[in-house]
Amino acid sequence: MFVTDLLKTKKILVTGGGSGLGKSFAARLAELGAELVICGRRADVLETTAEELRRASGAKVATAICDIRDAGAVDEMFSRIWSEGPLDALINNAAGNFIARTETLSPRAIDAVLDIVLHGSFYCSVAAGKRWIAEGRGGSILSIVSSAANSGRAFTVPSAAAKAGVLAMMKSLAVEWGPHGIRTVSVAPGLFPTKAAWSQLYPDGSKLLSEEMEVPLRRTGQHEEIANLVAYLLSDGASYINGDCITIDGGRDLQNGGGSGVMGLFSWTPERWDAFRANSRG
Ligand SMILES: CCCCCCCCCCC/C=C/C(=O)SCCNC(=O)CCNC(=O)[C@H](O)C(C)(C)COP(=O)(O)OP(=O)(O)OC[C@H]1O[C@@H](n2cnc3c(N)ncnc32)[C@H](O)[C@@H]1OP(=O)(O)O
Ligand SMILES: NC(=O)C1=CN([C@@H]2O[C@H](COP(=O)(O)OP(=O)(O)OC[C@H]3O[C@@H](n4cnc5c(N)ncnc54)[C@H](OP(=O)(O)O)[C@@H]3O)[C@@H](O)[C@H]2O)C=CC1
Repeated sequence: MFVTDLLKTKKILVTGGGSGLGKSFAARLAELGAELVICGRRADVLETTAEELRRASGAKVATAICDIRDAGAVDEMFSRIWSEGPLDALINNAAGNFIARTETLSPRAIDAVLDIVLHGSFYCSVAAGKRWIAEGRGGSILSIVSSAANSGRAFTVPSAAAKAGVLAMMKSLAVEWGPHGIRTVSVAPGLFPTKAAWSQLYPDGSKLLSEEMEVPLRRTGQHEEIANLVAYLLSDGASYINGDCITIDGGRDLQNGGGSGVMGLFSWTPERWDAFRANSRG
């Protein structure tokens, strides 16, 4: 689909690049010639992925253990990365999310999601942007949001609120940092199966419709489909796209709006919620 050296001169940081969609983005960007840094909290996951990517593509892939909720740790990570040469692009992909009745959330549960999604993406964006501005060089920031950023979403309210904040940040920075040659672009994925998203969001019995029936194209997305979009948006071919959010969901959002996908959860008993909580990550 693309020339094989589409991203040859680009050095890109993928937050949460060790697993899930972030790993698939990293794999496609590496195939297209990019140099990568992948970050996350789990060293073993990062190292295994980095080795896999190096073997498959021959690309240079570095790892950074970093909890992006920690602003100091984020700035240190960027200083370490910059000491080996500046980034050309940042992908804000790392996220946390789980279904819960909002009235039962503890402050720590709310913060866990807001801190990863909103604060983490903000810290990384500022860490990249201030360096690009100081050096008088351009760069690109791509954030993975969700359609809930526009519509809201019942039972994943901290995530919806945080993604809305990220989207507002991206649109604002498009204007403020555009004159510095810094582009921002957001991607709102529909259903792209990953182990973590499915265990946190779609436990058995949570849905009235099958995933496929939620989507006009009657299938979930394939990782390579969204990875190709991300590659294009970070390429020089997309150099005039700034501040927009591209939805890639097979038409799901048009069919479901912000609500019908969660209807099954309204009939859950408190015991059912307790059983979910007992088995979910965290
Ligand atoms: C019908 C289905 C619904 C459809 C919804 C469709 C939505 C589609 C759009 C989705 C958009 C976004 C998708 C995603 O982001 S998917 C990515 C999911 N991936 C992950 O979540 C991986 C990373 N997650 C984590 O690390 C953890 O889950 C967590 C976010 C909780 C952070 O981990 P951490 O170790 O820092 O946190 P703790 O374990 O210390 O917990 C902190 C507090 O949070 C409370 N908690 C944790 N899990 C739950 C839960 N399931 N329910 C309620 N509360 C929870 C935990 O108890 C801590 O609070 P307290 O100390 O007060 O007990
Ligand atoms: N999959 C889907 O259908 C959809 C996904 N999305 C969005 O796509 C993106 C990827 O989702 P998906 O791949 O499913 O999620 P995963 O949970 O599979 O991946 C999340 C990644 O983020 C990392 N991460 C989480 N918390 C932190 C943290 N505090 N600091 C650093 N890294 C962290 C995790 O690594 P570690 O745990 O090692 O830190 C993991 O590698 C997210 O932004 C999500 O909101 C949006 C809509 C739908």
